[in-house]
Amino acid sequence: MLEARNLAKHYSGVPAVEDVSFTIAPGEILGYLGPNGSGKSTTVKMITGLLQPSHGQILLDGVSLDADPINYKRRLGYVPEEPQLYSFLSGREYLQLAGRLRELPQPTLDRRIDSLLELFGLSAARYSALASYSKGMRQKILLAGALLHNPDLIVLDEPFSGLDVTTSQVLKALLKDLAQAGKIILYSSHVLEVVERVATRVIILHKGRIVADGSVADLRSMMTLPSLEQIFTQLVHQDDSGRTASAILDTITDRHD
Ligand SMILES: Nc1ncnc2c1ncn2[C@@H]1O[C@H](COP(=O)(O)OP(=O)(O)OP(=O)(O)O)[C@@H](O)[C@H]1O
Repeated sequence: MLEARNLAKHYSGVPAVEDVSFTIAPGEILGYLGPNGSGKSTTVKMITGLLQPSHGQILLDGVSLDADPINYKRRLGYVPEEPQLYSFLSGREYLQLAGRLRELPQPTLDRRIDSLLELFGLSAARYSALASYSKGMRQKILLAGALLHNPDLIVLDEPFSGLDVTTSQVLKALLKDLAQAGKIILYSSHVLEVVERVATRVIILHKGRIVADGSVADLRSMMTLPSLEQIFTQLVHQDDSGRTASAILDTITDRHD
């Protein structure tokens, strides 16, 4: 069980995340949603141990991240929103590096790497430098690297970014299978349509605070709105998108009322 307890993060005194608490049980996929700047990546970075919270605690199976960061990170697989890959390494070398950092035995690592490269359709490019990979290919390598050591806690920040239709379908099915295998999954995204189909529970964040927490079905009945997109729009009081688009066009064409 992952528990985020009263998490807060302030940048130079300005709050980015305030009093965020949630738990994710094994087998659950928590969809973490919010508009730009609402604090999703800040939360994800705290959960992955990359950012120290200003307040609050993160616990995995009752043990605080601060108390045993090495064991916490051993159990974590993370797909970041902005990949920082060593562009001079080949895909295979990157996965070898990731697996060795995880201290996987070499025969296990070799077997898993060959199989994952094949399954993600990257076998032909396995010896090519990551610099030559497309955005989607880099995303697949990141996914493979995050899952290689069979982590208990999987944190994904916009994991579908750049993936083609077939790979997206595979990833959706894979997330469900991972949940069934008892993994704890936090999935941060803007793509409501996918979250709706994949997440077992959804949290909606607005200006650093949780404004909704429940299953998609609960949120639908609570809000009496048919889609997550409408619930999301209503909860975060977004401006009318058609009006904003039209105002942008007016600005660049100097069209005034
Ligand atoms: N390193 C930083 N220094 C100062 N402020 C920051 C920093 N990182 C984020 N912020 C601020 O914290 C707030 C939350 O940002 P965050 O990146 O967590 O949002 P987000 O929900 O992930 O946004 P997006 O959907 O655009 O990726 C924003 O107001 C942002 O400007």
